Amino acid sequence: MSEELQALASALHAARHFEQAALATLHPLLRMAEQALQASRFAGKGRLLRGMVHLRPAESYRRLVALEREALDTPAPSEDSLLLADGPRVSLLASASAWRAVVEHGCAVSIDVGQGTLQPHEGPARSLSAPSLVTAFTQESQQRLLSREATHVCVFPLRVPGERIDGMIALEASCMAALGQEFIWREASPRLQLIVDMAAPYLSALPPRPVKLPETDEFLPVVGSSMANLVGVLRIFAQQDETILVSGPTGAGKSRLARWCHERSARRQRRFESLDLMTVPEELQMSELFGWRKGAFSGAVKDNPGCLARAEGGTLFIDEIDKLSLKAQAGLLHVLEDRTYRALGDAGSEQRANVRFIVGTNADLLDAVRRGTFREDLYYRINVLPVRVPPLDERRDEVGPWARYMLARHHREKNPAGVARLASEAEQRLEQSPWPGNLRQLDNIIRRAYTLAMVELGGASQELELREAHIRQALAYEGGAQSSALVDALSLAARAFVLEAQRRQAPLDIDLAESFRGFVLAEAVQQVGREEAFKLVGRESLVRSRNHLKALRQELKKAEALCAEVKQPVPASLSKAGSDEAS
Ligand SMILES: Nc1ncnc2c1ncn2[C@@H]1O[C@H](COP(=O)(O)OP(=O)(O)OP(=O)(O)O)[C@@H](O)[C@H]1O
Repeated sequence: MSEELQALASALHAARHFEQAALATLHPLLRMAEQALQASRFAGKGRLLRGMVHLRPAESYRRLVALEREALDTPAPSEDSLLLADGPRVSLLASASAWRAVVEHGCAVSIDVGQGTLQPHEGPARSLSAPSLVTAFTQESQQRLLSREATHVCVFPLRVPGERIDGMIALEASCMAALGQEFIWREASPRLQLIVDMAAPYLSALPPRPVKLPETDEFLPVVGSSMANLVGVLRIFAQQDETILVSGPTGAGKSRLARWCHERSARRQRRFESLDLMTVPEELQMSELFGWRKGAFSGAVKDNPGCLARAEGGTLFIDEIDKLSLKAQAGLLHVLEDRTYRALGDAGSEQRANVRFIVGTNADLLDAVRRGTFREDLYYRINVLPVRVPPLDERRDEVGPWARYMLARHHREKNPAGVARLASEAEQRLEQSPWPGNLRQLDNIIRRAYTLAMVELGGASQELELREAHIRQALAYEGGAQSSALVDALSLAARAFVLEAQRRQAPLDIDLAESFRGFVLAEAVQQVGREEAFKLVGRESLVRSRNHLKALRQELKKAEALCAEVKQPVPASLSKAGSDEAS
């Protein structure tokens, strides 16, 4: 083993953090590539620029660090020489094209930036202008690399034993004299790949250097230790213009993170537009995205800008991207590739789209590609900067701070000058509870517990404390059918009934039990339909005698009478249960 490799082996062995291993790897890689350049016919005509480690296991960026060539001139480059996050000189750049090529070919790939071509190193050398390779490298990637003087890039897969590719290492060089010609990469790559292969298990497995928790703000009010690294990566991504793909379970905070990225980008003065595809029927997706011209379809009585036009100059967040129809997928792909689009019914020229895209999903997009419901080319087009937001259960240290933040925010809405406290036992209870619904569920629990505390206090109050009992009751309702939840809910309803009677200073002349039956039936109709609802409440005989519809109308009337008496709107569940659509 050469001296260099021996030194690398012991540095990797001694490394305790990912950053130490990254530095130990990039250092000899850049040195060796430089020696190869000096020994080539391009000696004196080009230079090495930087090396970069992209760690993105399971299609989600974990870390991205770079080392500039100049750092090698300092006597002992330390971890501080690594570029880790956003700064005045952001030299960290992701490349979807390079990633796709490395994954597809499973070997090193060299890029001639001027020509816009990609070449896998294994297999026969192909003509640099072979069409499949030309199209694999996008014009945007080309421009971005050229803007940082890179003319030749070599990308090595970070292969861990078992052939999994957990990331890549990119080396960038500047050599105008070699444009369109075979550069040093193919010849040097076996030696360089050896270094990468030695380092791969360490880079994949070592934990990150402990980071100071990032400062929080109104869009990201809580960041725990497991989110800190993700936020570091997102901080870099926010400043770039490429598409971010945020995946993660529902309610984990993807939309808010998208908004946070917008606020940290150069586009923050322009609009942040959001389109949730869950709420848009497939046939309207194209018009929602691209807008329409008057007369484009019956009912299009005037021009209407779509989300793209509204987000012009700013950011468009498309949530639940997996719900996009195949037709709209083709439309979106065109915008992403050409940055142009046409509104429905527009016969004129295409409009340019200056929009930064962030897309969200809680689905497995690769699986959707395999099933043929999501285009592979679109998948690679949006999978440029992928990040995965972990579920709240993997961010236990955030539960308490989020709960306190949500409580304070909720109380402020009602009492701008008030103070709300979360008792420490209440916080412990929250920390011990599972959160399958993530932040959304936590927010709901806090709201519910807050209402319970308010009812107990007899109405709005400047000062309020959420105690463990409030949280316990609020959590109990989540169980739905739990009998303790039923008893708690009935006690709460009873308390509310008494409070209302006291507030009116006049009798509340209503039979609560009768009204309650209406509410129960309405809920049951919603859940299981009319006939089953009567069976559920033990009144199957009414169904058999075909009198159940009449009985339902009467029960619903009594529930509506209660709403009228306390001057509240009739809840949707009541009106729906009585409408013709309910079966
Ligand atoms: N920064 C934040 N400030 C306040 N509340 C937040 C924040 N982030 C998340 N939440 C709470 O969590 C809920 C879910 O957040 P968000 O809508 O961002 O999640 P999501 O992952 O996009 O969910 P879905 O996949 O269902 O769209 C919000 O409605 C809010 O109650």
